[in-house]
Amino acid sequence: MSLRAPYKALRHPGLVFRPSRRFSVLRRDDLQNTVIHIPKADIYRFGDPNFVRPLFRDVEWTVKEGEAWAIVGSGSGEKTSLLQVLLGHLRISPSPPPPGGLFPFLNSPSSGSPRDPLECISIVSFGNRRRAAGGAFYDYTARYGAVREEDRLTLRQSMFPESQPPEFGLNTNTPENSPPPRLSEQEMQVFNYLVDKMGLAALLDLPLIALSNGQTRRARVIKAILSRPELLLLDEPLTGLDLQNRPTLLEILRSLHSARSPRVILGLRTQDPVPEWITHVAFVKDGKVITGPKEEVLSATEHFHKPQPAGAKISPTPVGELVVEMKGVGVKYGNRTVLNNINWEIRQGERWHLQGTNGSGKTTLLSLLTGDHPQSYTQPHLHLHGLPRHRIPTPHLHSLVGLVSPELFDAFPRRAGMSVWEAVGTGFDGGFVPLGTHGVGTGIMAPLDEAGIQWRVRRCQAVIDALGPRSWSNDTRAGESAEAFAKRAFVDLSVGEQRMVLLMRALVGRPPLVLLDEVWSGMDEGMVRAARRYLREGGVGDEQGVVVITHWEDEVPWTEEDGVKRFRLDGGEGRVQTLD
Ligand SMILES: Nc1ncnc2c1ncn2[C@@H]1O[C@H](COP(=O)(O)OP(=O)(O)OP(=O)(O)O)[C@@H](O)[C@H]1O
Repeated sequence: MSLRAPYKALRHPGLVFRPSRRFSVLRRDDLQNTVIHIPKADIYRFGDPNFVRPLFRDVEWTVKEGEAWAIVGSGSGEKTSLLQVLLGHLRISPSPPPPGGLFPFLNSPSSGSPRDPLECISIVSFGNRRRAAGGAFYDYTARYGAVREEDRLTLRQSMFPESQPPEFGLNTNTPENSPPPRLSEQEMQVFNYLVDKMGLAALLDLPLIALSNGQTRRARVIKAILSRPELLLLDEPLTGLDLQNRPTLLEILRSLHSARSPRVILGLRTQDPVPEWITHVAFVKDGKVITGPKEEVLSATEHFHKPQPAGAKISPTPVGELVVEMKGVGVKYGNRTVLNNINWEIRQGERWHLQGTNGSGKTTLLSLLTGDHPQSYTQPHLHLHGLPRHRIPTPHLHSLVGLVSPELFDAFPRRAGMSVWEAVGTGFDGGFVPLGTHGVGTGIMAPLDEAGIQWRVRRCQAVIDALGPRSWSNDTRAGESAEAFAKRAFVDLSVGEQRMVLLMRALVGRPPLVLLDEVWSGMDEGMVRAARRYLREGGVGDEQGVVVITHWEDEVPWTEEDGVKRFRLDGGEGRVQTLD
């Protein structure tokens, strides 16, 4: 797409910004009807002076009571940055004038004394849960084994930390011997209603760590609602949710919003559908924020959210040797059966879409293939790469699998100083610590010879070239060069960029098995397009088998015509889906 076309949209007559720098001051009686008020301002990082380029220029944004807003933009940063403005993490210049400030409704005389935005505004964001902050690798595989003492906290306990006895270590303000506060009847009613509607009632006494990705996301939304904010911001709330749960969550959010208890603002990616109850959109692109009624803004920016074509026609890959062979495979926790009698074969060249609702066992099944699940040793017949699982040491197995998953994303160490190159290079040996003089590992079963090192260096360069910023930027000449990107610190990248790097890490060693679990979440549309194109057009070869997990059919890089196969988990059972 040429750069000009989208910018024409930004000059839509109804949306053009007036050049005046004068801004409106709200009257006292407007305060209570105005939720957000940015009369006209530029947005900067704290510490940046006004002469540097702002993150957003000429933002004019007013949210009135009764309007339902979504912020739509790229997952790689801008949408999330606008949400950060509301959390006070970025500087607004000039700052919204008194008496209303940024949140006039919190300063309205009719609602008593001014309230602190920090206490009234909550965000649920699924970017990075910061478990790996500080540089350490967080062992996400703990969820598959015996639950450790520090992971004992159950879903129920996590919802009301203040009501738990001190042995859970949560209520540090409660003296050891005082009883925990009682929950009000109303709190209990809201809690019961929400866990029931969101399908979590049967999971309340499970350790939090045992919940699936979609279950965890729903739990985090409920927890945020229970904290009773005045304004709740949800960044990409639908990502990772299955088809059944999406309308339920949206309906809950709609009814909460219309009761202003709390008011809700959604953050959506350009490729996400905008719920029908949303009335207004703030569209964020290239440092500009276009605000207005939904239809006007979406039609003026439609170039950005057209469905993506599948890509050029490709011939189905020839099918080769068995990579995975499962017969009668199952996983149980006590008397809870998650997988039962699974029979599945994955061959070289095959492209699989693993399907199933939240909690149906998809990630658990993948953890058998990576050898991370302790029950992978005790299966009646689980052959990986031609050998029974117990005959392959786990570190060797890790080097034979390229994995991207939400758990790995959370756990990957954000170590100060680890460069993009080094993060990608850890993929060869499947570890998490950069090793070797060139940052491409040292080999697992035998030390690498010089030819092996050089091959790895070339592969690292090739994937960073193919999936680096120029592959996803609108203007391929303006994007950062692969060389410069390779030197950036992994920890400083946006969520979308980190996800691209972890995809590069999974593909760099051309492992026989590639497992892509919710790989697109947090990526913006350009990144998704670049990654899909790369995967379809040679990024994985005939000698590799690939399994993709996503709840959005159109996110699978291969279509029926390309020969994609489907394996569906339902009620613990698994079966190959025949294409209709
Ligand atoms: N230690 C455990 N004890 C009991 N149940 C567990 C334990 N660990 C996981 N589970 C359950 O196993 C089920 C499967 O989880 P899994 O993460 O594999 O689901 P999933 O299909 O990947 O879901 P999602 O689409 O939400 O990612 C979930 O219902 C989860 O609660």
